[in-house]
Amino acid sequence: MGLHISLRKRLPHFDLRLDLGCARGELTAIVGPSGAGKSTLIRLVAGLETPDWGRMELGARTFFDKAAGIDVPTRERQVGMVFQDYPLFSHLSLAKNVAFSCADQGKVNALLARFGIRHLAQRKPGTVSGGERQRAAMCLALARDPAILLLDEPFSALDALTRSDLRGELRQLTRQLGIPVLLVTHDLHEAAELGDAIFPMTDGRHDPQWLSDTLSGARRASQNLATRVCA
Ligand SMILES: Nc1ncnc2c1ncn2[C@@H]1O[C@H](COP(=O)(O)OP(=O)(O)OP(=O)(O)O)[C@@H](O)[C@H]1O
Repeated sequence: MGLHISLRKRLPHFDLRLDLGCARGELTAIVGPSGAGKSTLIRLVAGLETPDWGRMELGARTFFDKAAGIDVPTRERQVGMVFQDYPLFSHLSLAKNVAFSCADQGKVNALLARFGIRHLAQRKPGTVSGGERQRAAMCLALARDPAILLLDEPFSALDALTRSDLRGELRQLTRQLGIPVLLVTHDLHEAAELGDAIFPMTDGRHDPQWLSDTLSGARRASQNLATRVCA
């Protein structure tokens, strides 16, 4: 009873044609080259763009059904979204930013604690690090009790240590929340570490061959590098 998507959308350079499922409590990592349509897929699921044809269902709920004329607006889809450099309100503290999507102060504090930024609750976004801002963005997305979590390169601007911490947190959260999570990432290590399933795509289509080619290219490059390491 997870997420099921079957959709088509005409884009300037190709048609997006995707069939994708993601079970509750699982994370599907969407990988592929630049311009493959990964962010467009996320925007379609969020309701920020409209497919030309298809259906999107989450359990018994239908978000979108072209044939039946159903197109549930974004605010009613219960999506939690985090993308790179998520915009927080600069004049509000981190706690007030999170409270914007949840009136329950106890829950806001628990989320801030979970993501290790409880001590920064009263600080404004401009006075904390990029990693701390992304943690606040995750709290904001989760405070809404989302039915699905959509993450578009949420960690890509962060240093390796912060990325690794946040990945660990996300892995635990996905299991605990029991909701489907779609994660767009350029980082195949991240996809391998977090993905219960990997969904490679190129030019708007599912393309497992791209992943095999990329992995064998990377193997060749690392062998090539190994032969040239100074003694
Ligand atoms: N606002 C737009 N106007 C016109 N074309 C767009 C727009 N946004 C995306 N596209 C085109 O749609 C296609 C898919 O773009 P999309 O951003 O979904 O790819 P992506 O896989 O997320 O790329 P990246 O990894 O670089 O973020 C690309 O060919 C892109 O040029």
